Amino acid sequence: MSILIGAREMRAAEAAALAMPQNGQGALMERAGEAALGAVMTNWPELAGGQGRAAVVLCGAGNNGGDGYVIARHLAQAGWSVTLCAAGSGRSPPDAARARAAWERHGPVHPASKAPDALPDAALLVDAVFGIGLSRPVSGEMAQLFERIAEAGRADTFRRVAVDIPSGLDADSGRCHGACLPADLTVTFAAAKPGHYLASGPELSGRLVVADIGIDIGGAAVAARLAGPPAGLLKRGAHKFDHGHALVLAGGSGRGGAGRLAARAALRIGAGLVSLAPPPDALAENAAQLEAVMLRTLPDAAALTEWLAGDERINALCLGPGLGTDARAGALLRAALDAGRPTVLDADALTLLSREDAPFALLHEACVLTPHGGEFARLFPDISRTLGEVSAAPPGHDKLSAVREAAARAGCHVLLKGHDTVIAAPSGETWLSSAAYGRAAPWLATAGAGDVLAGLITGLLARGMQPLPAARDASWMHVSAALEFGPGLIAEDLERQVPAVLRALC
Ligand SMILES: NC(=O)C1=CN([C@@H]2O[C@H](COP(=O)(O)OP(=O)(O)OC[C@H]3O[C@@H](n4cnc5c(N)ncnc54)[C@H](OP(=O)(O)O)[C@@H]3O)[C@@H](O)[C@H]2O)[C@@H](O)CC1
Ligand SMILES: Nc1ncnc2c1ncn2[C@@H]1O[C@H](COP(=O)(O)OP(=O)(O)O)[C@@H](O)[C@H]1O
Ligand SMILES: [K+]
Repeated sequence: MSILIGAREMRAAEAAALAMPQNGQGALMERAGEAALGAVMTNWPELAGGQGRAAVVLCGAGNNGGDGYVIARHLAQAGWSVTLCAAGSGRSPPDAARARAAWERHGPVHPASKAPDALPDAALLVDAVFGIGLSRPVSGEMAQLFERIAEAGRADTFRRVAVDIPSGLDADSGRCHGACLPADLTVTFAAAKPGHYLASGPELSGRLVVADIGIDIGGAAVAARLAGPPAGLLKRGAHKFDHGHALVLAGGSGRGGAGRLAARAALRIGAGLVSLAPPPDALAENAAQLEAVMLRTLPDAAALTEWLAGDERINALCLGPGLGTDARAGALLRAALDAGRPTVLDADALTLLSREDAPFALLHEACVLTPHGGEFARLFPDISRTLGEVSAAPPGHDKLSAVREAAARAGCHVLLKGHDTVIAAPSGETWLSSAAYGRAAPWLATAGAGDVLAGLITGLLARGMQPLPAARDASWMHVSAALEFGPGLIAEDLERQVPAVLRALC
């Protein structure tokens, strides 16, 4: 299982590692530099044996710069022509100063302003300016330098490797602080940082390699866990009723598509039975389009209360996709929440909830809210504003903290969508379901994809999963289904990929 560790925790783990005899005298930094260079050569085998090739190594004054001096020394020893430029001033920590002194036996240290002129002849740029020690926005001459280098990089003549994290990227929020150096490859140490996955992190990091350099992170607090392939989703024996009965509440005639997408997804992911409940005027429309999904009209909230009271087997509800925001929908929302069963609230249900005077008093712990950014802003305006701000000093306001705060406030589970979907429980447990790096699926951002996700979560709730794993595993399945189909995907295609994704989990 992959974990994400924030900057503060990582610095504490590094400090503890440094105190151990095997890591002293710059040994840890030596391993960091060697690991980064090893990843470069593995990723770009054409650069191995660089006799006669040129590299530009840009080093900051801190330990990230120290890693850069180690890399420069090894490149020079391998026959590379290295232009080493020092960016930033200030007293270097002891290991970085030692690494610089070792480099100075191989070559000179140039001012940072020389870097752009050396780039046209270079095959490799090593960004070792700032790592997890970024403490304020990049500004002034440094920002101008970053912009010139980023511009040169767009010409794509040299490979760009970032040591630990692209300089200027906040390791906690994934936001660019002032100015950033984009990379094609980022080599980080011990564990990925939230900033590699959140917001602009994936785009700026290029490819991501996590190198083990002997830092023990066993005791470090985890910022979030990365969702991976679910275990135990395949059905084993049993009757259909043992896999639960999901109920999707649908809206009126002409807007039934979203509810049908959710209902079919719930069935595909393995709910034993799925019922769709539109108002009477939408019966014919839905009957014409559904087969395995059962249909039952629901004129009003009283009918829902009566149905649920008489049928304990309905064990998961989904409200929102195509539900509408009229009086019937508002009353259904309250009646559904009163029933206290596992419930997914999406789309229109979130809009209805945000119109309530005390929305969170209506919710219970088995609810899962699945907002996109706009819906999140309506429900949690103050938290959402902090997400949009770039704070004066890192740590920036990050999506993990924002969703955790929202879940605590709402007293239920919250899933905030995006390529960096974050899921948090009221207990504070937080997962990140990523659609980046090897799982990038930008074509998933298509109308109706969110309705399918709501249905997948509902289906897993019906199968008896707890809300947090249900939301996490559904998100992973959702991205996997999109990857299975590829570009050109429309929402209707998603549930049809679920069987292939399930088969691959065998
Ligand atoms: N500890 C270890 O043993 C190991 C650490 N390792 C490596 O160390 C990295 C962390 O090192 P770190 O803590 O020294 O911080 P780092 O990222 O170099 O930045 C600090 C420097 O940047 C400066 N600065 C910051 N923001 C700035 C701004 N906006 N604009 C201008 N300047 C700014 C800041 O200046 P100051 O704030 O002090 O004025 C200071 O000089 C980590 O990412 C990993 O690569 C590995 O070798 C494994 C072993
Ligand atoms: N860049 C992206 N890469 C992958 N998935 C994305 C990206 N942007 C959005 N998504 C996903 O697309 C879905 C869109 O859902 P939503 O915004 O609710 O749309 P709709 O209401 O039309 O269904 C969400 O599951 C979200 O996580
Ligand atoms: K860096």
